[in-house]
Amino acid sequence: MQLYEVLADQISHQWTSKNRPPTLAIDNVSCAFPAGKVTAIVGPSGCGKSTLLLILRGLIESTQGAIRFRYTNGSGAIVDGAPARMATVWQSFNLLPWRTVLDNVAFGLELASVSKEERYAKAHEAIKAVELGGFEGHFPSQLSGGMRQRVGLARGLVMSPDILLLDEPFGALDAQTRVYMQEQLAGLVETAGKTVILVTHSIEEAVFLSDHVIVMTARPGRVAATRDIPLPRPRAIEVQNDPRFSALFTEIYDVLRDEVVKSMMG
Ligand SMILES: Nc1ncnc2c1ncn2[C@@H]1O[C@H](COP(=O)(O)OP(=O)(O)OP(=O)(O)O)[C@@H](O)[C@H]1O
Repeated sequence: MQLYEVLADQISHQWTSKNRPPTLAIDNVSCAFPAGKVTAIVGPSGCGKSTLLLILRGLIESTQGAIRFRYTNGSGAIVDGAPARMATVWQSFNLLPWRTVLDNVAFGLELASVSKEERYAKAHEAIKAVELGGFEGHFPSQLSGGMRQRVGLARGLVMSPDILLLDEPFGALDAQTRVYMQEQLAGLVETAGKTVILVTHSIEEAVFLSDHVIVMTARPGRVAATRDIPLPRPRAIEVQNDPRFSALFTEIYDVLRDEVVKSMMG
């Protein structure tokens, strides 16, 4: 598996729609998402985090700037090249209600015309990785919110993505389930060694899960600060008691607080 680095180079994006004035969502954003590491993006509501994620995912084109992907080839040289697979886990679980857990998880592989035998084998593996073994035949309506989110995560993992993008993946969960899911995700990303890009509103979540944090300004989103998170791995939730955790939290909060105030002023 190749490990991809992602570089955003002077990205700006202006949304235009018929009945609304144009909105400059992000402005001249340059940042790096290192290979095999978890990078979190935090910023005030409406600062363009999801817009940036859509651009990174290739679902929309930025109005300015470029995204570059780089990996280390067999002879050790760093070369440009698009990743074969990217997967996104969204906050809204987007599960298909008429499909079982197994068929929801296998859905992406089905769209990619993977044989039934192979997609079910991979789906079973992903379901096991998110600890949902035994629930393969259940329908989404029979699952709790946390379980549905784990199905969402399994749906991303089953694609064996080179890059995994997570947009507020635990935003809809209650506090306890959220902590549990964060611990599960920390374990998964540590073993998978993928390039992960996480958008979150939660500074705790960003510090707990990531190796680097990018703090964005109020809209139009620019990079206000970047911080490395040198906390040891593997991480369990107890790391939040580490004085380095509180110091990093405070440092990021200090930057974010000013931006949140600006965004509330409109
Ligand atoms: N499809 C769209 N059409 C027009 N404007 C949009 C569209 N999507 C987002 N915007 C606008 O772009 C700006 C940035 O939105 P975006 O969803 O990227 O921010 P965000 O930081 O992810 O917000 P939140 O934290 O609240 O989820 C907002 O002003 C939003 O209204």
